[in-house]
Amino acid sequence: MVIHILKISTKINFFIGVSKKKSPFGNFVTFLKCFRPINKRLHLETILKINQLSKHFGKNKAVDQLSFEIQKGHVYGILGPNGSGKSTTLGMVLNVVNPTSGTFSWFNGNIDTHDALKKIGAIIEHPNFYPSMSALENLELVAKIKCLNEPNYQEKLDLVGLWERRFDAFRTYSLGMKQRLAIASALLNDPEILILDEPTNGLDPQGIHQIRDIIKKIAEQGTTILLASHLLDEVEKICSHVIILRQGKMIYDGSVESMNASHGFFEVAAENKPQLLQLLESEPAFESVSELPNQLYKVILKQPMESDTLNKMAFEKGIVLKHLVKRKESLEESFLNLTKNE
Ligand SMILES: Nc1ncnc2c1ncn2[C@@H]1O[C@H](COP(=O)(O)OP(=O)(O)OP(=O)(O)O)[C@@H](O)[C@H]1O
Repeated sequence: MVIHILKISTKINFFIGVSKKKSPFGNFVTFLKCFRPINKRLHLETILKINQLSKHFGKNKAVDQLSFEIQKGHVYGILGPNGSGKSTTLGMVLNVVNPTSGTFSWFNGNIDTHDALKKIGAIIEHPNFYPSMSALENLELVAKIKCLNEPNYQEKLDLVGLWERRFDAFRTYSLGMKQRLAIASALLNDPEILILDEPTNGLDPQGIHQIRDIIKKIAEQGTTILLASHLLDEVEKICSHVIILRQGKMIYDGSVESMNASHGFFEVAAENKPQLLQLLESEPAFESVSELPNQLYKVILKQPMESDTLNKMAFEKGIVLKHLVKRKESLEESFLNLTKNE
């Protein structure tokens, strides 16, 4: 099954210690049919469509009626705290976890999942290769298993900054280098979509920075990316779209930008509080008014408005404002509000 190839790191990990001459991949390879080259001329718009997908582990609804679409050329983040169902979702669409109910289809449903998986690069396990073999030898082995016809090793290793280190044994690599090699490996078949589960987990700040830069470069080259992360900061820096999960349920699906596309809020105060409150409550541009400490009112906007407009409005009603500030929630505040309210 193709997923065995996508999860090569796990397989290799499993077979560590087996002599190279009698590689367990020998038999494995002979049972595999060679992949047909990817048809680069196909410009499929919907890469993945998930419809009411659920996975229950006993009473635990790990993923609960999840529906979303992945469009070609974008970078999607599945964001959620630990245990919110991110890995289970990725596992289902990669055919390693059986859904309890619901459906998903790859590439507009024009091809079955088995064929679709040949057009996907995925890293959903810790990177692991044969420790005594070099990066290049490991990639050559992956290419052999995937029946790839002369992949451009230099291009992939250059992209992840490992070409200079290509002859070094895998066991001498740092965690960040191992993760970068795994990305190069997942890219060998020039996938339409690259799927990454917590790609920067366990890395130091420099390693995190390198991986994020690489992901951005891959996206710039037109590869669609779907990554799971529990880091808001990561999703904000890399992704154009975000699907937020909480306890298996989707609580937001949209662009990262519009996550905090609120029009902001005013903090306002006047000596004549009742008169000010009357004005604020009667103005249709305001969504809600609440009282803060220090005699302040917080006024959430439902349409754009600048401070000078509110100032003028108050002045025309004979109200003199002694405090007026316009603020906007940070993405983090929007995220916390989203997860809190649900
Ligand atoms: N094989 C399993 N058997 C039983 N429960 C499972 C299994 N796999 C996952 N779960 C449960 O499903 C829920 C979702 O887990 P999942 O790993 O998908 O979350 P996640 O968002 O990826 O978390 P993390 O960021 O920690 O990886 C959790 O409550 C987890 O304990």
